[in-house]
Amino acid sequence: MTERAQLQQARRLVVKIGSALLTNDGEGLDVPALGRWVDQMAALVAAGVELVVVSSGAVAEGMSRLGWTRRPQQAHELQAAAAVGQMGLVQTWEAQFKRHGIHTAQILLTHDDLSDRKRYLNGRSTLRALLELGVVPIVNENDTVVTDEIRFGDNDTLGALVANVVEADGLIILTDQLGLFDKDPRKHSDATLVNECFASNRNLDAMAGSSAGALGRGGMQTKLRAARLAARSGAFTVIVGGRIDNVLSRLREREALGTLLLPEQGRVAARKQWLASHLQTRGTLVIDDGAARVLRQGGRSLLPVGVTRISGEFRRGEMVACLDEQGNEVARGLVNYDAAAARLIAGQSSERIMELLGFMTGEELIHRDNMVIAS
Ligand SMILES: Nc1ncnc2c1ncn2[C@@H]1O[C@H](COP(=O)(O)OP(=O)(O)O)[C@@H](O)[C@H]1O
Ligand SMILES: N[C@@H](CCC(=O)OP(=O)(O)O)C(=O)O
Repeated sequence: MTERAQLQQARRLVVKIGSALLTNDGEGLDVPALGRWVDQMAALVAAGVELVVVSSGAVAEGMSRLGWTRRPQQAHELQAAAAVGQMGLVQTWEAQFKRHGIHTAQILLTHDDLSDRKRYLNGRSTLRALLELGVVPIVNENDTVVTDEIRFGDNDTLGALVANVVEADGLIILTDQLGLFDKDPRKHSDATLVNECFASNRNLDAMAGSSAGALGRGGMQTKLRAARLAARSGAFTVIVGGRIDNVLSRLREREALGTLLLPEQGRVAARKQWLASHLQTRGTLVIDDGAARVLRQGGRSLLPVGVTRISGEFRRGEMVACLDEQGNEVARGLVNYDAAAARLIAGQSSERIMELLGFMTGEELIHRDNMVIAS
């Protein structure tokens, strides 16, 4: 199997599209191009792929709508432009996906939303719910409220973080160059395209320039950083020219377009390693023999009904250990309820969670995706 087959097998993808591409180098939204990407995305959705779009272009589209020819320096002007442009962005995405009978949803995120554990989990639940409903979330940074300290700074990083959050198989970054070259192709006519590489390869650092186009912010350096971030959760990244005819469909058909940056380890292994490396637990759940048996078999979530005792004061999203009646560790994972709520639902059927708590953030205490079984 060539590595390109990963694109054909991917079930969940994040597609990030940069400002220059989306706005025809600042001429205003390139609706026909956007329509063509949507046609290809709709085909992917029809083939069972779950898609998240990370769309830049709010500032560029806002500038165009306001008749500004130069990118403003002042934060409040940039933020005003983003607020105007975001309207155009989501309207256009919505209208294009509507042609295919696909719903879209607007998600605006700040760094705080993903670094705070509770908000991260809530954001993740919302994104997952949307994907399960067959909706295509359209994500951008919440430019109007971010301050310099909390900005992702560029949507490449945002794309990678979203890929981590939804546990995507891959991140596709559509940009104005054919891919990552061994040097900036805008400055060197002899630059050659990198076809495939491990994202962690240090030789790439010297190739990727930090300078972006007039409209974008990141350049190739942030795209490379994004690929490394995505690789942490086992996702591959493709950096590829968004103007290439049928680019998404052809990538799906394993055509060797753009630059494929690979993680060193697969998605499940990466996640398990991440969980296993979090040694500190905030509490323990003692589970009955039946629950211990199914968890040890693997691939199952922990439901409240299997929990007999709870100790420690933990918050939703923190790591807890699951012990059997003899005190042996069976698994550890990120818990869906804080300690007080967990005590109220322990030993109860999941159907009673709503009645007992007045809210529900999942029918399981620990979802199988957030759990590692003790070896
Ligand atoms: N090694 C490289 N290969 C390709 N492009 C590079 C490289 N180094 C720097 N660049 C620059 O990065 C730009 C793309 O980044 P950016 O303008 O941020 O795009 P986007 O809006 O798609 O995020 C290219 O137009 C190119 O000039
Ligand atoms: N949130 C900003 C994104 C800025 C940005 O990262 O742009 P790009 O480098 O073109 O992806 C906007 O919508 O204008």
